[in-house]
Formats: sequence, C-alpha cells, structure tokens
Amino acid sequence: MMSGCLYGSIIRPSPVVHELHVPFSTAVLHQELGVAISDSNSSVIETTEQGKEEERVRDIFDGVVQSQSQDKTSSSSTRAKKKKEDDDSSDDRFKLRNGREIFEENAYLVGVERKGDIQDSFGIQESLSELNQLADTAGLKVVGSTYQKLSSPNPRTYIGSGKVSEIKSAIHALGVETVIFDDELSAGQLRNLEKIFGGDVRVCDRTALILDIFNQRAATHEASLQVALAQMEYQLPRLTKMWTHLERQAGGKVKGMGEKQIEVDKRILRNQIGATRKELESVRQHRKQYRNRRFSVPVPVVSLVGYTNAGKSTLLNQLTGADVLAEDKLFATLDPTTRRVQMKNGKEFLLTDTVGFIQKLPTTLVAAFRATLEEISESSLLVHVVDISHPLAEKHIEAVDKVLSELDVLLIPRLMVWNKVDKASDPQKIRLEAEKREDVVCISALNGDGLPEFCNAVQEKLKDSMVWVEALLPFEKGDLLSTIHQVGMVEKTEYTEKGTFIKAHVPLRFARLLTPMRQLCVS
Ligand SMILES: Nc1nc2c(ncn2[C@@H]2O[C@H](COP(=O)(O)OP(=O)(O)OP(=O)(O)O)[C@@H](O)[C@H]2O)c(=O)[nH]1
Ligand SMILES: [Mg+2]
Repeated sequence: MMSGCLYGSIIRPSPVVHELHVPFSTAVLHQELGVAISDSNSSVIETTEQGKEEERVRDIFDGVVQSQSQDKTSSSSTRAKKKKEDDDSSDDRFKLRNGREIFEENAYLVGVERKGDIQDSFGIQESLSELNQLADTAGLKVVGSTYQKLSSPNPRTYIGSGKVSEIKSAIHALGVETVIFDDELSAGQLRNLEKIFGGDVRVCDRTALILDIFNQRAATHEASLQVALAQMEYQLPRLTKMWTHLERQAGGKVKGMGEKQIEVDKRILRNQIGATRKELESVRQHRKQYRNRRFSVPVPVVSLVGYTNAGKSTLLNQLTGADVLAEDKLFATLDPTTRRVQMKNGKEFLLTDTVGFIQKLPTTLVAAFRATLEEISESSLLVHVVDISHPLAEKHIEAVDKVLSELDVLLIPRLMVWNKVDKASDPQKIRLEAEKREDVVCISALNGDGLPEFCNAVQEKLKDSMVWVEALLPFEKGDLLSTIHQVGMVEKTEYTEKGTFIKAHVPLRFARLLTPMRQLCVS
C-alpha cells in the first residue's frame, strides 16, 4: 500500500522500488536517494576502494537513518493518527489508481504569473486548472489554490513572503499535506519552503508531479526505466536535503561534511544513471529488432500525436478494435501501441498510438522518452489529434507543435483531426470552420462519427509521402500486385503478354522492392 504517492517522486526516484514496503533501512535510504535499486545493482560500485567507500557511505547513511527514522517514526505516527481520524470519519481516502491503492492526500496548488509573460501562453488560471487535473490523476485531493503576480521569482522561496504566510495559514485551516507549485523549483526553494511550512507538509513542483504520474503509469520495463532515468536526473541537482539534516542532527559538529557527502551521493547517483542508461539501451535494441521486422512489411506507418487526453487511444481502439486504456485522466498512455487498420476498400496502414504531450513538459522526460518518440520520426504521416471541445484547444495545438519541433519531425506530412466534436457546444460551427481549412477532419472517436472520412483523408495524405512507380510485374509475381493494391494507390493496370503493367503511388520502402521490375519496364 502506498501512502502519499508524491513521496515517491520527491524522495524515491525509482519506480522499481516505488511499491516496496519494507522497514526503513539503509537499503531503503539508498533507494530513496536513487543510489541502489536492488542488491543486484550494487555492482555499480566495483573496486575494493569503491567498496570501502560504499561502506563508509553506508555508515554515514546509517547515522542518518537513525535520526531520520526517529523523524519518520514521529511523522508516520502523526500520519497514522491523522489517517485513523480520517478513517473514523471516512474510509474513502484510499483510492485505486491504475490498480494500486493510493492514500489521497490533501493538496494545495500555487501558481505564479510572471509579469511580461507572452500573451498567448497559458494563463495562470488555465495552468492551475490543468495542475488540478494532474493532481487528481496522481490521486491527490485539491483543497485549495492561490497565485501571485511577480516580476521575478524570489530566489529563496519562489513566491513573496506575504504569500508564503498566506499559504501557511491555509495549510493549517485546510489540513494541507502537500503543496504543489506550478513551476519547477530549485533545491534551495523546495528546502526553504518545507522548512517554513514545517511539520509533515511536503512541497513539490509540477515536474515532480508529472514524473510521479508517469511512475504510476509505467507498465512496461522500458517505460519504467525511462521514468526512473528522468526521476534520477531531476533528483541529481536536488540532492541536498538529507545532508543538511545530518548537520543539524550533529549540532553543527560535522559542518562542511554535508557538502562532501553530497558529492559522494551525486557520484553514486550518476553511476546509477549510467547503469540505467545501459539497461535501457539493451531493451531498446531488442525493440528495434522487432520494429525492423515489422518494417519488412511495406505498410505505411501513421502516428497519432497530440495533447494528453485528446482521444488518441480512443481513436486507435475504434479503428482497430484494440484494447488500449482510454480514460478521462492525463497520461493514460505511455508506451507505443501499433495496430493494423484495414479499410473497407482493402487498403491498410499501421496506426501507432503513443504518449501525449503537455505544456511545460519536463525536459528530462522528453529526453528520456526520445527513443520511444523516435517511432514518430519513422512514420509516413503524423495525425495530430485535438480535443476541439476543450476551451484551450488552440493552446494545446501550440504546445504540441513545440514538442514536435523539439523532436525534429516538422517535415513529416501532417493531418489535423478535430476530435470530440460531439462534446463541443456548437458542433455545426466547428464543422463549418474545419471545412474552411486544409488538412482538418472532424471526428468523434467515441461514437465513430467521421471515421470513414478520416481514413480517406489519411489515404490522400499518405499519397503525398509515396513515390510514383511504373513497373511491369511478371505473372509469377502476383503477390506483389496484390500488395500494391493493398498499400499503394493504383492509377492504372494493364495486362500484357509479359505481365501486368502498373502505374501507382507506393510507399518508398516498397518502391525499392519494385526496382528490378521498373528497370524491366524501361527496357
Ligand atoms: N465525448 C467524447 N469523448 C471522447 C472522445 N474521444 C475520446 N474521448 C474521451 O476522452 C478521454 C481521453 O481519451 P483517451 O483516448 O484516453 O485520450 P489520449 O489522447 O489517449 O490520452 P493520453 O493517453 O493521456 O495522452 C476518455 O475519457 C475518452 O472516453 C470523443 O470523440 N467524444
Ligand atoms: Mg492514450
């Protein structure tokens, strides 16, 4: 049972240990630092010298463990007491999230509007409402929120001191357990705010929250490794808290020691990052082989991209009868799924559904998921799915374009799909607007409206990415002829004495297969 899912992302970086529930020990502390995931991973430190060093680190850790465990014991007993009180009043603070039971903590949201922010970026209310959705997805209960307009953030506490006091009062009044900031905070800011808010209150930021959701959602080994990597990288510059704590415990006697230890921790964490990268690489190689096998079939690949919750998985499920989880929560999908779409006219294409995007997407996550997202760069067509019923649809489009440009895929042909037309306040107006634009199709993935038109539009756009071939296929190559009909756009067939003469648009990979027959045709 997990209590306080956010704890996982701020202190325990590895999804591998996320669910472990063992007594607080050195091992756990190591895990909390992201230092060693399991015994098998302790091989990160190999030489005797390094081994000794690890022992030394362990001793120091043990010291901290004792002092921390006292803290933990008192804090967990407070929590337990609190939980009991809550249990007495209501049992419903344990929520099921993705098959895991999560204690629903009371969260308070804080946003900052920077004076001089570009007009067309998300407004503060909009961004906070999205943060609310993220908190809900992570299993938290939002009990309040506030924001402040600032020309520049306070380097110590991000927000001004008046705002800090206001939040402190709200924490007491509303029983807040976690304060979430809408922007990324520095290690110092996180530490200072936690100190000021005191007690059990945890402080985290949007990035930690998103990482935590990814952590909860990761279903495959590759996704788990990617999230672990992103969490460790997020953690690296923030590895300060526990050593200052140690200095405090020792009454300042070990002054300066914290800094040295932070360096040791950072090195061990860097080793762990290196080991995870290696493991990820081997998992990827395996997937790549599988993908190459798939590419030996010349069916064009179409990738669904879009803002999280736009309806990408629902569309894949509708078109292919797949069973990808689609729900009204953010980041339902992390791993790519590819299915074959068979159209009524016998044509086919492969459709890939993948992770959704969001504004302020943590850069560590984009980097960690780059390999998964590479699937996108190998597709013949990108279908940008937009939830057109969403009041911020325009801004979602901009955020998606921004990530696509980071992924360097702007040159791949694109088709825009306005989804959830059924949910829009004026569907007719939306349809008229779409007609005026090029490359926009209106659909409702949920009830299937517009899907035949969508498939036709995909076919038309795929034609743009295909090459024109004229070839003479000998009669014994009848299988090639039927594949051309399946994956290409045939303009003309003519039966001659030597074989079938064909003029068609075909995917590039397939055109290469036809090369000898094209020469035959020329001769
Ligand atoms: N009304 C309506 N709801 C839809 C439509 N398409 C999807 N939804 C709902 O929107 C929610 C999100 O759908 P998903 O398919 O999970 O969205 P996604 O883009 O895959 O989301 P992520 O995996 O989080 O990126 C679900 O509750 C769907 O039932 C639609 O056409 N109309
Ligand atoms: Mg999805």
